[in-house]
Amino acid sequence: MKKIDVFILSGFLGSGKTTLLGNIIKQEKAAERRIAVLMNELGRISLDSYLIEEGIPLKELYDGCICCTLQDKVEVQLHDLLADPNLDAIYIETTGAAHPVEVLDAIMSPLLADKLNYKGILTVVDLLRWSSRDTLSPQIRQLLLEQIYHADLILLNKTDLVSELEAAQRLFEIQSLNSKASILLTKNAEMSLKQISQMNLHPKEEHSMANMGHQLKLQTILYEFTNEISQTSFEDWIKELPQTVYRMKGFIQLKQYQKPVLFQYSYGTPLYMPQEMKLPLKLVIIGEELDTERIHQNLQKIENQS
Ligand SMILES: Nc1nc2c(ncn2[C@@H]2O[C@H](COP(=O)(O)OP(=O)(O)OP(=O)(O)O)[C@@H](O)[C@H]2O)c(=O)[nH]1
Repeated sequence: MKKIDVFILSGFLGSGKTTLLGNIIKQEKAAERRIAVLMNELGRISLDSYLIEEGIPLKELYDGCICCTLQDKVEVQLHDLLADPNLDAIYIETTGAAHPVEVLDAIMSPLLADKLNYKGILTVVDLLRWSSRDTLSPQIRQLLLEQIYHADLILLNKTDLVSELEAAQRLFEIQSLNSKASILLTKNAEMSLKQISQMNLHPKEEHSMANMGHQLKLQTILYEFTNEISQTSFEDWIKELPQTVYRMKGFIQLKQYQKPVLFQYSYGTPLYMPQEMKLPLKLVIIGEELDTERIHQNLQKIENQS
């Protein structure tokens, strides 16, 4: 089955995400790729009309953040977009207040995970804002850092507003925060699609870099169960998981239940919610430095024990 590429555009309020999206759309159209856009705005009702004029399927989520209040709606919107058989990619523009891990968590629905090919996070940083970050609250500063830390490609935007020397200094600073991301200095978020496609070319190198203490990109793993499982064995497995597993969610069939339960996990706490209908038994795991093979083997073992 054809999988649809998914990109997340992150970055603080006003950094240039919409400008970047406009550039990407033009280039994707020129490359004759069919793309769709999911836009999330905090409370804003306006939208960039050129997106519609160019015939790009667009879904909007307003007045809340994908990563919290709008989680349920994201799945429906993505499901609608995926109904287009000719679609090649979906770009998700997040609100400036969104944490990249939370956004990835929201879009990786167990029902859609096998249809989506998560490609990575593009973070736009406003050079002026970054230079004056000491004036921001500690929470906002932390958010800026998280958006940089989890990025696969970083655009240091608005080079026209700082000197060349300052831009070079900021580049150096940000590179030291995230050494595996490609970093571009941009004006009006100008970049080429080639630069985006290159950001994911080196998964093996990333792995070996991990051993040297460098940051890794967020990964998603999809596991499909064929059997019911014992809750005790499952929870024993959870206890052994590395701390770099940030989120898990999916439908699992526990022995003592007749129907699947929705399983949710974050910060070490498993939650089970019984479901009314039969659902595909798929589990999505989101984290960093994940050993996919080992996770698959261990889950298989739990299934075989049951
Ligand atoms: N001077 C300058 N302005 C820029 C540049 N890139 C974008 N802008 C402007 O910055 C403002 C914000 O850009 P947007 O692309 O809307 O930023 P955004 O991140 O989508 O903003 P939110 O949706 O509010 O989070 C707009 O007025 C842009 O025209 C740049 O490189 N230099």
